Amino acid sequence: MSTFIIEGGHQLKGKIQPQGAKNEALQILCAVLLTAEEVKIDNIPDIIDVNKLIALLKKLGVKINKVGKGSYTFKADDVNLNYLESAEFKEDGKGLRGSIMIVGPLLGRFGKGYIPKPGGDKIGRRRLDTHFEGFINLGAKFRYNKEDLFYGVEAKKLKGAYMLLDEASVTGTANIVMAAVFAEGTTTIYNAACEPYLQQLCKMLNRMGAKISGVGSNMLIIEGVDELGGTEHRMLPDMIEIGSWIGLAAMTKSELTITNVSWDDLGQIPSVFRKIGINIERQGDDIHIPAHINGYEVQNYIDGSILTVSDAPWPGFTPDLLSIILTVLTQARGAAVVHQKMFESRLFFVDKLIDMGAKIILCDPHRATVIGHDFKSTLKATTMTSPDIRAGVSLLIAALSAKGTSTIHNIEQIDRGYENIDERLRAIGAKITRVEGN
Ligand SMILES: CC(=O)N[C@H]1[C@@H](OP(=O)(O)OP(=O)(O)OC[C@H]2O[C@@H](n3ccc(=O)[nH]c3=O)[C@H](O)[C@@H]2O)O[C@H](CO)[C@@H](O)[C@@H]1O
Ligand SMILES: C=C(OP(=O)(O)O)C(=O)O
Repeated sequence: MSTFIIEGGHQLKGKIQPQGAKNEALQILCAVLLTAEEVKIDNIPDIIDVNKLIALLKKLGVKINKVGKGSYTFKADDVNLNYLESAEFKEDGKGLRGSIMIVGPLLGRFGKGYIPKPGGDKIGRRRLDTHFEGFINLGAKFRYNKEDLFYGVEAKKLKGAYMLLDEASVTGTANIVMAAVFAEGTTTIYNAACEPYLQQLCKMLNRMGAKISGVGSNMLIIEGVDELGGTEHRMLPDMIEIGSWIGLAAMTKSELTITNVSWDDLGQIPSVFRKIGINIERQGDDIHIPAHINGYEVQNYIDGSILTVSDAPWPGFTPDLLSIILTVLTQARGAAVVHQKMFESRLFFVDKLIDMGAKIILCDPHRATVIGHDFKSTLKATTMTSPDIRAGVSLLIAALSAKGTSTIHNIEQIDRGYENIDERLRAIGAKITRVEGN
């Protein structure tokens, strides 16, 4: 378990370039299994989850070449399906959430897909019903071994079908789309997730020869094809990282420029940060955050009632930024409610913020009321453990704004999703040191 030592209370300054998107990378990497031809992917983030998935693809027999920083070629022309039956796969598959998305491509192309209960953040129930109901709708036979939590689907030939998803699951939609590209006839997926990363996946599949329409909407129509070819693809910048740097700038009263953010793919993110009082300036495709020397003030609703920030499937606000919003609110002028609708264990990290002196009432597992200090009182440095990726980064931001030296243990949780974070933060003036393996 490695640790960050953070000396807080310093203003930062400079430019920061967001990494390629973690959650897009996990979808796109699984899609290389859909063709025997070469696929080149650029802007792949160098983070634990992505590297685990690349290692898993390698064990599946995919030929992988690193051709530059963040650039790889993949060729799945000799896939080793025996690996799926091995004890090794049962361990490897558990290591991350994104591994679930190998099932759709394998089922579509080879007629069978297996996966142990995937890992990822421990942030509440993370069911997989939407994925498997989708495959069953396409004609697959489903089995689940309760003893070793192992899922499997098989089908000689998938058949296109109409389906209304029980929820707009992000990885579920990606998985079903990747299976349906090879189904006979037409598949209609209604209540599909439609966030930019899924749009990127569908656009990539269409470049490979798939026939997917409705991209960007919640109704995807897929005409099955017999095979797909190679392509090149570049990952979007990571919108959750972008939101994290916005929060960091505000809480440390720093002037930061976040470069090449792909503004048009940020959805509600700029407007939600503006609602909590943060000044976000658009400069071309960059975000400029001026130093908030006089703090930031939460906007009430038009009728004067208190702001609630909540998550919803895209184009709603992403749940992955609520922990950061909550942390930034601890120094705002005013109060707000944070309502985490999707996950029931994601707000427990507020205990740590309360230890640091933040005024928060956890009303129930989904809702917290935050009363900001308006920097009249700074947070106090402390020792903490990162429970999940976004809570980890939130605590890191809190520590950078706090007075004194904080320690964050279990930073592997942060490294799952943020590339080289300590070095990049040092480049803009943060006092942060990594202590390996204690
Ligand atoms: C690897 C990856 O891409 N992970 C992301 C993906 O996870 P993932 O695809 O696992 O998340 P899902 O979209 O399936 O669902 C997330 C949670 O929201 C609930 N839910 C979902 C849809 C809905 O309409 N109503 C609803 O309540 C689900 O029950 C679940 O508890 O999407 C989540 C939701 O944006 C993000 O937090 C994760 O970072
Ligand atoms: C919840 C997240 O990741 P995962 O789905 O990989 O656990 C996240 O990226 O915030």
